[in-house]
Amino acid sequence: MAAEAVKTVDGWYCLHDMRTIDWTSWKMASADERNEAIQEFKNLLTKWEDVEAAENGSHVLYQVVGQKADLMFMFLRPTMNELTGIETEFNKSRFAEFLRPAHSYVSVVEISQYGGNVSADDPKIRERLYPILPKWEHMCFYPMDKRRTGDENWYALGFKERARLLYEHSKTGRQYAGEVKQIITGSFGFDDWEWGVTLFAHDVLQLKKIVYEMRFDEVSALYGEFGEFFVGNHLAKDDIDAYLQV
Ligand code: VOV
Repeated sequence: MAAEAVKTVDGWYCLHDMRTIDWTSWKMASADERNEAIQEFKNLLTKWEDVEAAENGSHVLYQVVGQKADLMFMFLRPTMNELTGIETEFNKSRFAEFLRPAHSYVSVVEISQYGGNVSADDPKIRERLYPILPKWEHMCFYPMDKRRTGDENWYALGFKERARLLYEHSKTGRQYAGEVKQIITGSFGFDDWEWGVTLFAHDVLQLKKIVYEMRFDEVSALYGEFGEFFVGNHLAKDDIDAYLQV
């Protein structure tokens, strides 16, 4: 008999957008061109801040460590169309002329109902489905799958067993309350992996500790498959001028 799919409640749509700066062409641009590009970019950030203040979405910007990208945006919006709207507007901006695509990931904020029925009317649940993203010092993003090979097939496990495994998982997670904030987004049908995992921390070492510790949770040890990791440092709007100074 087929195992039963868990019901999920889904919130805002999510785009992770990573870009690499073409520093050579940035340096070749005139000071005026650079200033205009920066100003226009900051205006866009202000516009997105207004959306966030009205609680119609949220966003963050991080500086990626390492060569996978330079900038990592995460956008949350009520519709997929608004995500393409953001992308298109940004791509048309002057600053984007100096950026190369590095990576992107499309998903939707998700809560699965393993622990019983979850109501989108519950204010606590609403806060998780429509989160205002924390502007903590560090962020980490990676996609993941649940394994489906041989005896380790998550999708052939019964509901109760999956609920038990995730309950154990949540106990590990709760030990990091206040240290690590997680946003789990589902990406079945949207992108190449099944979930996106976004973690925020004040202390970057807590990111390593939680991911390492969870490797030993039965659910991650037996069923977790992981994609590429991106880690970054928060980039505030007020620090953009200094960052782009050449
Ligand atoms: C920061 C702490 C933390 C906490 C408290 C936490 C709790 C919980 C709860 C209560 C639940 C179940 C209900 C729901 O909310 O969906 C989940 C669910 C999930 N998690 Fe989690 N998780 C955390 C953190 C956390 C991390 C660090 C990871 C990555 C795992 C790793 O090995 O790298 C993760 C993954 C997931 C996933 C992919 C799901 C969905 C599984 C599915 O099959 O649907 N998660 N998670």
